[in-house]
Amino acid sequence: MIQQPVLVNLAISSGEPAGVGPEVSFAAALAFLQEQPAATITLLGDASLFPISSIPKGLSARLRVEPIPLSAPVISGQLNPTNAQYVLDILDKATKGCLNGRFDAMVTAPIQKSVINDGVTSNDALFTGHTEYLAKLCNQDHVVMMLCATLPAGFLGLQRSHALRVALVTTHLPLRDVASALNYEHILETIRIVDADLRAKFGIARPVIRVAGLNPHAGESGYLGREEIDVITPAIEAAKELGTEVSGPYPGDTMFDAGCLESVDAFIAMYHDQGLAPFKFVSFGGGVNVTLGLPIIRTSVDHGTALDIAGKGIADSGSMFEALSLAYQLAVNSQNANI
Ligand SMILES: NC(=O)c1ccc[n+]([C@@H]2O[C@H](COP(=O)([O-])OP(=O)(O)OC[C@H]3O[C@@H](n4cnc5c(N)ncnc54)[C@H](O)[C@@H]3O)[C@@H](O)[C@H]2O)c1
Ligand SMILES: N[C@H](C(=O)O)[C@H](O)COP(=O)(O)O
Repeated sequence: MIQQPVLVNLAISSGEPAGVGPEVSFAAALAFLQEQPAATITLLGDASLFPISSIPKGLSARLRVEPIPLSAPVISGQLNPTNAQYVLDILDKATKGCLNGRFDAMVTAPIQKSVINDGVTSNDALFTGHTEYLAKLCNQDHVVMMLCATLPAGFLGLQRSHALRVALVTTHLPLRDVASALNYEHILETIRIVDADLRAKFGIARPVIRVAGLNPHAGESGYLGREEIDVITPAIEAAKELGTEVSGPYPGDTMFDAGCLESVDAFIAMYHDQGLAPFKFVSFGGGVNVTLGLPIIRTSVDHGTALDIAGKGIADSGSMFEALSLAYQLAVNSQNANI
């Protein structure tokens, strides 16, 4: 029997209105819907930010702008804290729509964390990013940020195209706080979530995972730091006992070994730039950020608000296109798993 393609309803939160979010969202939505007939997109944001009249007739039934009003007019490239709550309102609506089944997945355009902290004063919790905010909205204690890209055949000697995935133990916190945020339970839970979601959501039967150390040369047997001995190795060993194919801790400077790329499904880094600097160096503009451990599907672009080029019509919408594609694929996988 031929399986009918499932219809997937995606929501895009268009992000910081003064950044490139609205333009890459609109451009990528049009391109994606042209390629994928079994999808609809609801674009959340102020209607003035999108050239709605340019939507081709053939796509108008599948691309809908759901207006959420700005608090103040927007000048491209200029942040305005008055619109901070607007950005959160969009995220709240997209998340709620995913939780109640109206949307199958949400795809987020970039936000400027600083202006949300500048503008939203009623909530005294620091706003550090989508990942942490969505965890709170979805009542999850632990979620994992993972960035994914497809490296093409021939790149770095790859025989065939291969997925590069980099997950993080800690996300948005000052570097000086990283070491004290690392503990056995947190590292073990990160490995567990990466393993579980790669199996359940990405369809990888037995994920192979590499874990970095924290210190130079993975601590040099304790002479350059003890986190590897005290918490990272014990967590890796415990994960192995739970059936995960995981190894490490590897020195951060050599964990991303081109020779092992084809045999590794995910690399786990201890902190943001340890993992994302090598990731973005090889894939910036085509990567996707996905939050693991959430009860909903959420993907995002790999770039920021790019205030320097916002509104000039030169922003690359490739990462948003890839984020839509991955959200679609994860939603299809989830629908198939529930049949
Ligand atoms: N998903 C997200 O919400 C997300 C992701 C990363 C950064 N950010 C936020 O974005 C803000 C700015 O961050 P940043 O300056 O470190 O990084 P950035 O990605 O905004 O900019 C880095 C450089 O890349 C260029 N660039 C970025 N996106 C581009 C695109 N689509 N097309 C062409 N060029 C592009 C910019 O012009 C700039 O030169 C920060 O507040 C950061 O927290 C948000
Ligand atoms: N750490 C992400 C990156 O560098 O691409 C970015 O800040 C977005 O994070 P959230 O998805 O948590 O907003």
